[in-house]
Amino acid sequence: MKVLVIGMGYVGTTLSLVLANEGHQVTGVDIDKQKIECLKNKHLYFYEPGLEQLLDKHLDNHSISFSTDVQTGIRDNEVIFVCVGTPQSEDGSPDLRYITATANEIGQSMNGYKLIIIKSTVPVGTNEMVSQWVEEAQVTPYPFDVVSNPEFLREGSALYDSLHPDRIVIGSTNENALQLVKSIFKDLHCPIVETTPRTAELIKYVSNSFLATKISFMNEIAKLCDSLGTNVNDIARGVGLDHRIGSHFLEAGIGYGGSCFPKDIKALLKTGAEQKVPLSILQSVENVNEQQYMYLMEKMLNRLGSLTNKSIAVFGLSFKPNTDDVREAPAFFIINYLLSKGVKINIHDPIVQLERFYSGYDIEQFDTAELAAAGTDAVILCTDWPHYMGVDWKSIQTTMNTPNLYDGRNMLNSKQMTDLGFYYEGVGYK
Ligand SMILES: NC(=O)C1=CN([C@@H]2O[C@H](COP(=O)(O)OP(=O)(O)OC[C@H]3O[C@@H](n4cnc5c(N)ncnc54)[C@H](O)[C@@H]3O)[C@@H](O)[C@H]2O)C=CC1
Ligand SMILES: O=C(O)[C@H]1O[C@H](OP(=O)(O)OP(=O)(O)OC[C@H]2O[C@@H](n3ccc(=O)[nH]c3=O)[C@H](O)[C@@H]2O)[C@H](O)[C@@H](O)[C@@H]1O
Repeated sequence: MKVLVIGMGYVGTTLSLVLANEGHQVTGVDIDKQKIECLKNKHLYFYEPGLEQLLDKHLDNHSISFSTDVQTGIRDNEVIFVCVGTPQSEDGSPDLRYITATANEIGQSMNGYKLIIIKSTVPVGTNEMVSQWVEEAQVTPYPFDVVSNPEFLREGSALYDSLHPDRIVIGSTNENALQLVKSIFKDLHCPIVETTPRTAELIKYVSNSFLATKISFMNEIAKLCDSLGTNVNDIARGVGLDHRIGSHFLEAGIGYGGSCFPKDIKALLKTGAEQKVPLSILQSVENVNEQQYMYLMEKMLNRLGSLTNKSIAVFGLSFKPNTDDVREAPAFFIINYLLSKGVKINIHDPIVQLERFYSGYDIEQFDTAELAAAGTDAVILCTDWPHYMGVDWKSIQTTMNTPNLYDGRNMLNSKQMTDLGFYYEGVGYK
């Protein structure tokens, strides 16, 4: 099938490559010339395991092409996936300007029936608004359908998640449109939830909110563990083996970041407020998360006394491993806090380059974790990159000024680290 994907971000690029891999003829469009140039030249402009190989393969076999010409893309394709961004606006609600612009563009450029599939995460009722916007922009009243098909992939495992989804959610008011969307994904074997667009839209927000709830709940329990002298990692294992609970998203630490959890939780809270339905659990989830990095900072302050003239190494910048995405990454909240206290900061990340973010501050990036830690008073591990399991902790311990290790992801073996001579603290884990 011929398919157009609008928006070549993390979601749109991944979807385009997966659809090409499933045998569809895909055109990916974006208004960002630089991104399109990169993709045309077989360069994935963001870090995501496995995608560059697919890009190479499908450009070579001509099953995918990229363009900035959105209008021609719309005219040439009956099936259109919308994957544009829906960032947070100042009042916490999603900024729908890119969705509106896309709907206008589709309305103005369409030359026959179009199936418009909304992948972007949008508040309840947006699919209905898209129908209205398309209709208002139409020059000739061609028929079209708008179907909600939210995306559930995670960054860092986007390809795997797209090829092995737990479910596909399709919200449609039209049976033919529903069947057409199902046929596009026929080779992905998983349950399909057929529902209304409004319900599909809400499923997306509730999924992210529930996952975030698990994390914040465990982050609160981690504090209790510190107070009781128990181990939150063991608690997570003991609790998670009950499959009514499930073992995923029980990892305590410095809190969740990323482009989606923080913004989607805010968006659902906003929806609750608009509907006058207080979402008090979700509000607590957000409150816990916003304070979580400071919990580790307070532990460090208790030990170091003052941060004046201290030098601290921060390991990991991205909001999670296997991605270079730093949107809402807890590492940056920590860095900003340390900078406000006048700390000299040494950075290491296996992928992310700091030059993109700071200049004029006492902050320096090093090529290895070992170099970054030398001479510092503490190391703070902010991202659980597997890389940090393999660094030379023994040598790091000997070259630090004072070997204090704060593991914001509870990923290292506390006994091994203590045996090496570190003062080690995690979150609910020592
Ligand atoms: N990043 C993720 O892991 C996931 C994101 N989502 C949702 O998917 C949506 C997209 O997210 P990302 O891919 O991360 O966003 P992104 O910000 O990486 O990419 C969005 C792209 O859309 C392009 N764009 C904006 N307006 C356009 C227009 N009028 N025509 C053509 N292109 C246009 C932008 O230039 C940008 O390249 C959001 O609603 C997000 O909440 C859902 C699941 C996972
Ligand atoms: O809507 C989205 O954009 C996506 O948001 C999340 O995916 P993502 O943000 O890429 O990454 P996650 O693996 O969910 O991690 C989010 C944050 O939670 C943190 N986390 C995760 C799990 C855990 O147990 N503890 C924990 O602190 C991670 O370190 C990270 O900062 C969801 O997992 C996806 O299903 C969803 O599609």
